[in-house]
Amino acid sequence: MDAFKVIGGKPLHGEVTISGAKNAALPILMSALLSKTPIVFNNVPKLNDILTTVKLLGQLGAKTQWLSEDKLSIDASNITQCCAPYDLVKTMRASILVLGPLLARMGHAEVSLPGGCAIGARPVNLHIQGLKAMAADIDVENGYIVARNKGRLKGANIFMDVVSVTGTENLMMAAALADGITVIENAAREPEIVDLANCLISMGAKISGEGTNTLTIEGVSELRGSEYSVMPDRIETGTFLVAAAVTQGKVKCLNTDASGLEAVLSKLTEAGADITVGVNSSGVEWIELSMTHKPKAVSVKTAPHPAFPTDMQAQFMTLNVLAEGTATVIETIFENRFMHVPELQRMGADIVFEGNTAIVKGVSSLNGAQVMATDLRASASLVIAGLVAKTPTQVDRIYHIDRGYLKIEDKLQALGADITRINIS
Ligand SMILES: CC(=O)N[C@H]1[C@@H](OP(=O)(O)OP(=O)(O)OC[C@H]2O[C@@H](n3ccc(=O)[nH]c3=O)[C@H](O)[C@@H]2O)O[C@H](CO)[C@@H](O)[C@@H]1O
Ligand SMILES: C=C(OP(=O)(O)O)C(=O)O
Repeated sequence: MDAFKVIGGKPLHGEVTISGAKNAALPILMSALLSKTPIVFNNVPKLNDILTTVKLLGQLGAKTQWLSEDKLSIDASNITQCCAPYDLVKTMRASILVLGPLLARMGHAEVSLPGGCAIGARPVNLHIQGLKAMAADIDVENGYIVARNKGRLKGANIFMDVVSVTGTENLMMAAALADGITVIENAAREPEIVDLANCLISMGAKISGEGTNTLTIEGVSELRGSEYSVMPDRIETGTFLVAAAVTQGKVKCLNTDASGLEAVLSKLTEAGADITVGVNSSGVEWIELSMTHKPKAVSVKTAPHPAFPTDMQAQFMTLNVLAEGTATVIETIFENRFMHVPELQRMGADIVFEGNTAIVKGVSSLNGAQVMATDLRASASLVIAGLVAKTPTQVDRIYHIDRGYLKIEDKLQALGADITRINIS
């Protein structure tokens, strides 16, 4: 098993190229199941969740081929299986995203129930209810969602009780091939939803309202292959910006997009960072952050987009741990997304809880420790803490970070960080 050894004390300086967004690439690659002709995807981050997706699509009968480091072609003309097995779903919850496309294209899907994970129970009832409203027959058998429908799914009016990102994506993909019009109300508005909608539209889907809370999808009888580029990863961008702020450095994130990051950039500005956004000669955005003093404490409350993203909560926890003053960090999306807190406390953080609110009092410094990553963004928060700790830090179980950050140690090393991957098994 791999771990990171981090020796803190070096402010980050330089440029880092942001990869394609994991959370956009996952549904977008799954959308290839809707097309009988091949699709080419650009800006695909070759990280572990993407490799799991490629394996899953391969098991279903799709032919996948890396045309270059970030260019992937998927030919799903011949689907031979309709089952996402437990072995893959347990390593990647986003496997649930095959449910809508398989059902719409093949009339049959069997997907292992994902179960809970380190951040919360994470049920998929809204995915199931939405597909049932589209006339699918769905049962849960032996831990699997078994879904069937005769002929095409039927367009329906669907109200989602809770805003769900992958729920909205699954239903949007299913509706793209359904018979009639589907209206999804209280839909998620995350930029990754808009990216998926744009990809589907490039394949011939008829979708409007993406980026608002009402999505309208007029089903078509078939979708065709296209070439599509995945959006830049806003959470990877935010993570590097926080790392720059906490180490009091200056970092320019290249190949990124500031739209979609408003809540994060505004909190970093409130913390005292200087942020500049610009466009390179090819029209691609960059974001530069410079921090010349200790960050000021900033309170954050997570909520669905456009509010502050839960996927940046752990990183801001670390920022507040070392900030001037006291902040509250409120998590409203996932009931258990505070597993990084005990590890930060072991490094000297002053954090107490009142329900889903963490009260964080800034301390002057952290000590390094052997800490355990429990989920993807928790891992990032511990690495950032290690970058400023006074003694070495070892972050264990970094398979979590490898799910969602491409070559994070190489990117941090290029910015001057002292971080090494070590094998401890
Ligand atoms: C691959 C991907 O894109 N993952 C993101 C996605 O996860 P994911 O799509 O799994 O998260 P959801 O948006 O579905 O979850 C939001 C809330 O809705 C609840 N819920 C969800 C579905 C359902 O059927 N019933 C239900 O009650 C969840 O338990 C949670 O409390 O959005 C989360 C919230 O922005 C992010 O943290 C994840 O990084
Ligand atoms: C929680 C996350 O991912 P997933 O939904 O794949 O667990 C994340 O990207 O922070």
